[in-house]
Amino acid sequence: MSSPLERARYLLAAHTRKQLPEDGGAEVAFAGRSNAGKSSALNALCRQNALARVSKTPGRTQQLVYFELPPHEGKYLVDLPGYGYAKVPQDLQAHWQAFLDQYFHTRAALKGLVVVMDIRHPLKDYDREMLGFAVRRGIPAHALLTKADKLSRGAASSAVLAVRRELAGPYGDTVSVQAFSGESKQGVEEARAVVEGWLGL
Ligand SMILES: Nc1nc2c(ncn2[C@@H]2O[C@H](COP(=O)(O)OP(=O)(O)OP(=O)(O)O)[C@@H](O)[C@H]2O)c(=O)[nH]1
Ligand SMILES: [Mg+2]
Repeated sequence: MSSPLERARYLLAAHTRKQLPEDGGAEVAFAGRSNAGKSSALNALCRQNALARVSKTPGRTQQLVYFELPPHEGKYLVDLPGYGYAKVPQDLQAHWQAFLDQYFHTRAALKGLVVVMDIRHPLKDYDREMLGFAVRRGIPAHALLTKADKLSRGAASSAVLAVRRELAGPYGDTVSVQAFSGESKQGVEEARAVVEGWLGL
């Protein structure tokens, strides 16, 4: 059976709050450091190669990019701009910070947060901040440790266990963790189940 996520299609890219869809539905956002592999993860989950734009250059995704899931009105996947990208001009960074802060703190439709991290460099400061923010707001979070194809199976399993152990202290079991690869498609089914569950699909 195919996943409802495979029907995803581009809806809009928002630079400001006014451009966001009405805050009445259900959405799952993909956050993570610049270049971590957010857009690639989205594409893998939706089984489409060119849905979200992927780039070797960090800072590719510069808006909140919304994908709709027809025929499910008001249900969205959201590709967020990456954090930690220093080459963005300072005034633009400040704008983003404010816009994203407000989004995270007020968006009622936000039903789950996927924090995408390179499995070789997980849990940087901003990643922890994102997870902490979600847990404080009572929004479930899922740590997607991507680029697992860059490690052996054994090393990838160890990395997952280490992250689980580290998060269990501050967050109990409110944050789930898995290995993933947009390249080999490892972990796609597991991640889909999480996202579909949050969206009630
Ligand atoms: N080997 C491997 N490379 C990956 C994987 N996921 C992403 N990449 C590569 O990592 C780079 C960045 O991927 P993106 O998906 O554009 O990353 P992003 O997090 O959306 O980046 P920004 O939009 O700039 O924040 C690209 O060169 C991808 O091909 C993966 O699972 N395995
Ligand atoms: Mg991107």
